[in-house]
Amino acid sequence: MIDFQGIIEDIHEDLKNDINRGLVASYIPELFNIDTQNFGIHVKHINGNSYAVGDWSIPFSIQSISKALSLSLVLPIYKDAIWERMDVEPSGNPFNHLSLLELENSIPRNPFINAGAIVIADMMVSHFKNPKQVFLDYVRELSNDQTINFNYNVAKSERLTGFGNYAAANLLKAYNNLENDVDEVLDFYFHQCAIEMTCEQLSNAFFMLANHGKCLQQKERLTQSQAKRINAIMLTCGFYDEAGEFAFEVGLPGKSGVGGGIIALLPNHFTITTWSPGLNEKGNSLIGMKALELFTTKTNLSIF
Ligand SMILES: NC(=O)CC[C@H](N)C(=O)O
Repeated sequence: MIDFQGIIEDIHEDLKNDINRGLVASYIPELFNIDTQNFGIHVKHINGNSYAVGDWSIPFSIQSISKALSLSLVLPIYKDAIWERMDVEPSGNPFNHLSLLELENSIPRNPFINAGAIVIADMMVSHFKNPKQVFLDYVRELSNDQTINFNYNVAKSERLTGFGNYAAANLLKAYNNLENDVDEVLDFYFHQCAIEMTCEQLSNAFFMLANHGKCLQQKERLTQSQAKRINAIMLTCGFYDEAGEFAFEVGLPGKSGVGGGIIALLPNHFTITTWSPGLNEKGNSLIGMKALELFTTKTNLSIF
């Protein structure tokens, strides 16, 4: 039996005083004041056991991690129709890049770059009367925790400064890949990114992707095949132009966010969430990536 608790404690000890912590995402003003010393790890084992160390119980902005959850919500509704409006190829570009969008007739490369996530947000707005509440309820149910909420200041901060996302949404609209109003879709998108969760809540919410589609309460949320597909997209596209590096270093499907969180998982084994707000130049948590590399090396558990 692997000593998960001992391993994550060793990793935390090794990295907690690392002076090279990266920079917080200053392009969203509300995220700028988060202390880069925060560092937490939480592991949820498939057998129900939990292991945690450091700042695992402090809520943080999940940002782009939400893109995997919105895809999980929409996939059972829209099924293969999703792939008529976006692709499943790694973009090799930063998450907010726009050039490929114009070159490729406004078909985003994948659901995890901003343009793709905005198309998913458009599907949410088309399908639900109150998409924000539906999404929040979904995340609360998956995590089995009703305390999860939006940080309205973060959502507002992005609405006031998210010019790149407005550009992406307008481009999508110009090429007929957005059904709804740009403002309405982005209002939903900024809120989904502005949900705050702890490492524990994220490990629990993503449990279904390690458990062939069945959530913590063993209810089927996704078919086995849908869970497989989302994991595949997380592996190939979850870290934008650093997806290759993440597969190389860590070897797990995962998803990062500019709030400094990373969720990764090994089907049939565990989900793991790390939080350290300092980012590398690709917008992924610097210490989080190091911690996950050490975790899969020390446990010998990865998909490869
Ligand atoms: N990579 C991220 O976490 C980016 C999400 C952020 N809300 C944005 O749209 O820019």
